[in-house]
Amino acid sequence: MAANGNGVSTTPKSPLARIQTQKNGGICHDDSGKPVKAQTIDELHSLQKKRSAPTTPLDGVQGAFATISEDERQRQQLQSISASLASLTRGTGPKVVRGDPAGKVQSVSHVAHHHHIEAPTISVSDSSLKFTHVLYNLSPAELYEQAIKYEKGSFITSTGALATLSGAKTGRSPRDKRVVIDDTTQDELWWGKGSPNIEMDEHTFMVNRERAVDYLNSLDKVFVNDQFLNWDPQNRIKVRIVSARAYHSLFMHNMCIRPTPEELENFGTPDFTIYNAGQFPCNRYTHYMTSSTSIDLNLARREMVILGTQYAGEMKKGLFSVMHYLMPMRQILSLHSGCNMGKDGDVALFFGLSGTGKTTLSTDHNRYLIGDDEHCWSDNGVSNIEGGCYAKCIDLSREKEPDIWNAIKFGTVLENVVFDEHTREVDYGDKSVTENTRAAYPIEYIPNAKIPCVGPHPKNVILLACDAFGVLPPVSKLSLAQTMYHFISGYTALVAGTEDGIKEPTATFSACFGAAFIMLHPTKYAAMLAEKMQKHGATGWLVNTGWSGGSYGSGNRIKLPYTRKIIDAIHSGSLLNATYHKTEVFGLDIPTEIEGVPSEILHPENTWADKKAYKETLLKLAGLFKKNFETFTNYKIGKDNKLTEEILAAGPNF
Ligand SMILES: Nc1ncnc2c1ncn2[C@@H]1O[C@H](COP(=O)(O)OP(=O)(O)O)[C@@H](O)[C@H]1O
Ligand SMILES: C=C(OP(=O)(O)O)C(=O)O
Ligand SMILES: [Ca+2]
Ligand SMILES: [Mn+2]
Repeated sequence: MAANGNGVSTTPKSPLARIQTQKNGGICHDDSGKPVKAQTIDELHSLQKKRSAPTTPLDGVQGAFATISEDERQRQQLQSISASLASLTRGTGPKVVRGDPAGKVQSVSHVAHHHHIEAPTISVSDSSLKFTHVLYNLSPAELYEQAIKYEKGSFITSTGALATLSGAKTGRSPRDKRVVIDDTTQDELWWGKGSPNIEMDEHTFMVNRERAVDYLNSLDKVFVNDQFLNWDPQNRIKVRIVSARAYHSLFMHNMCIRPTPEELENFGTPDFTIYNAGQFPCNRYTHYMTSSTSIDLNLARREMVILGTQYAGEMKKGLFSVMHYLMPMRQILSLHSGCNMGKDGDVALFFGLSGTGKTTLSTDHNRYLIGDDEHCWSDNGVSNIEGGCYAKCIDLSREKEPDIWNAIKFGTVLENVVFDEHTREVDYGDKSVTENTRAAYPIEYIPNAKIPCVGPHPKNVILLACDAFGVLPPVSKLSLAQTMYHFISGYTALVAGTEDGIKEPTATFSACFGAAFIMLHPTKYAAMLAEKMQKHGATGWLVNTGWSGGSYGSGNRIKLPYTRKIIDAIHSGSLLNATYHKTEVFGLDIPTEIEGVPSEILHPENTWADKKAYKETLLKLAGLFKKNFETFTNYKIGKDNKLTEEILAAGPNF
């Protein structure tokens, strides 16, 4: 027996003497209770996880409503996934099995092998011999584990968000978007100059589809998300996203509407499927392909294929394009806008191109958030298409945007941000990876989100423009014709590169504030907006969230607190009754006073030291507006010619 330094030997009864932590030898609250039940480490691990509760109570299910067993339902679900992943040249779907390949393979009854045709011998390939493991609607915690284990560049930040890298692409690739042209879409969609729809034929789509599906089937595992779009229950769309990365699965989990377990049981066949094989490039020898990236939309097949880009926003905005087709077919207007609602039920829409403030201004601590980016306006009011928000994080601060700041926690995907290697604290000012850093979080992470995300007809329609020329007023009240003119123009001007010295701002015109996503001619959406605004008495506003006191380089961006005061005055109705005067050239009605905003900034001319430069810049911008609008002069908007004429006259005059 070993002796201690004092030569006192331990008692022979137990191998080591019990250490007394209390002098009086009273009850010691240590783990002297029952030991764990497990005999081995494996057994201990098996105790750690218990099975998820079934959604349908198992007792009494044999009654009238019990249609199929749990096993049968899971078999059908896997068969549906196998059908989604079917190779169309070899005529079979892969053998799919639920669960992580690293874990235990679940029972054979969960294996599905979908046959479209009786397997001819030529269809045999190695991929038909293997299993594809399906990670189906995993929870955020499971997706974190998958990302951290298997995807380089995945880390947990100090606030619990999942930091990820989107790879070479850190933004969308609109020039690589293709839409299948067929007998129907040829007539229905907007093609040609200015249109985002670059054609591809059905055959080429199938080539890319097969490429994506073969890539996905070559993997050990794929992620499948079955979710919904649109909070309007009558116009809900079922979407399936098949992807190779936990990052993509978590992103869509956050961005689409999350089904309840009951809704998932009855999900059935999806209305639309995305095949995201973003890690794998497209083949440039393929007809219509001009780069190694391709985002292909086939409306007839209700499918989208992604090759050669891992930027997650591509999926969200791809589905938005689909909604821009499906919803107008049902007389519902799809909108690239944020949306919120006051305590009294007044709804506001915030239109604007990327970076103009839709997310920032719709996330308002004093109002209910309906959504930050994609909405529908039907005869019943507005509904959010999504179940999450996608905020820009560059220069994010707790003081200026507390609600977004606080939403960056466990479950949130943080794309392309830079953080301290030890503390994992994010440096939101760091643009080393990209300026387009983003956070994707479920909408309920915003404390005053309105769930379900629907609201009555809008009272205010706010058009946001980030005017880096600094000549548009901070706010103007618009007539209906002016609202349509600016809606069709879809103006913003940002400054491209901020690093290498002062650069000229470049004007961007993007019809309906979302030309990259619309499928029909812009005037179709504009006519619907005019009709709805007229019918429900909504007021249009133009808000410049860009420069004041000079163009980029000499002036400054309008302070966010001032823009918030302007927006407050729109919501409260006080701005409607203000005193107005008309500006020259653009003919905009601008208020003389707004509470909390210095009056001198309300007319941009006052803020420019060089009045001549102001006038020149104003005329320059007006010229760009005029030139851009030429494309639309031959189109009729709405049922009567009167509105069309008014709209044409509502632009700048000089
Ligand atoms: N006056 C302002 N109004 C709105 N946003 C501003 C203003 N000044 C600076 N910003 C910044 O501009 C960005 C607007 O981006 P975001 O709201 O994500 O745009 P969108 O949702 O339209 O793409 C945010 O980073 C915000 O902090
Ligand atoms: C996600 C996007 O939307 P927004 O910048 O309008 O928020 C995008 O344009 O890629
Ligand atoms: Ca049930
Ligand atoms: Mn946004």
